[in-house]
Amino acid sequence: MKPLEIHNLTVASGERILLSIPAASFDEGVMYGIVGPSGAGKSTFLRVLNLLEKPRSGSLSIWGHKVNAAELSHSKGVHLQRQMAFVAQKPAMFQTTVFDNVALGLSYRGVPRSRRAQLVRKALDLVGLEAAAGRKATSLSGGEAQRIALARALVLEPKLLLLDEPTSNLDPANVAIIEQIITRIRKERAMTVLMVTHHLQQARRLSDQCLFLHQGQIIEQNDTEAFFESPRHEALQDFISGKMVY
Ligand SMILES: Nc1ncnc2c1ncn2[C@@H]1O[C@H](COP(=O)(O)OP(=O)(O)OP(=O)(O)O)[C@@H](O)[C@H]1O
Repeated sequence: MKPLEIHNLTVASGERILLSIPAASFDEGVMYGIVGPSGAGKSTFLRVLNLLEKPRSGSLSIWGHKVNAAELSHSKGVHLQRQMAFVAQKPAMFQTTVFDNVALGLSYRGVPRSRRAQLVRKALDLVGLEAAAGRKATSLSGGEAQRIALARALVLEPKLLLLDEPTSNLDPANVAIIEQIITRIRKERAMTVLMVTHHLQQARRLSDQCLFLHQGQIIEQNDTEAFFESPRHEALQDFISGKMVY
């Protein structure tokens, strides 16, 4: 059973088609890098998967459980959403402690207090911020906040992790820290990861496979090495070589 399959998915705004994916599937334990020019629909894609955006048509199958576009909303999709976790490009910190920020999702899921404490400490340890548990989350630096956002996602032990530009706006040291965390958790857990990134070298370093999203369509998908070394589509060749692609 695949963690995620997509069938005839379209997202539109008025007459404009923002995303059109006839078919795609994602395997267990594989990390996918999603790249493409600005406005290609990368964030829209992750937002649909995370039930934040309703598609016009199509369906998703998550571990074989098929959900049609009409059902892809928060109220009907909660059981699906609980299998995944999403880290936004600019994660918002709630005005409480770091500990409570990480614990929040567990509280919603009804995890008992003592178990919550155990899981939160483990997640904070994973991102190297156990000492920050009592700090106000809004006082964190950008890099620390991004690590806490990762901890907040990982504490839920998702089967599917969706990352939307997890290191944008971070300095190289923090980029390296986040990348190390992602690499480490992938060794420890059989999680499927979909990561949107603007950094081609980051996609190359971290991903097993890469997808090129262009004008709302996946026009190329391949093993990472082949994706970069022998791109088939001309737009991807241009994109990789740094030419402007619209
Ligand atoms: N809710 C919306 N209503 C109308 N248009 C939208 C909406 N959300 C996104 N768009 C448009 O859809 C297109 C895809 O946007 P999206 O943010 O998914 O692109 P992206 O590939 O993530 O871009 P970037 O790399 O710049 O973040 C853009 O042209 C954007 O303006």
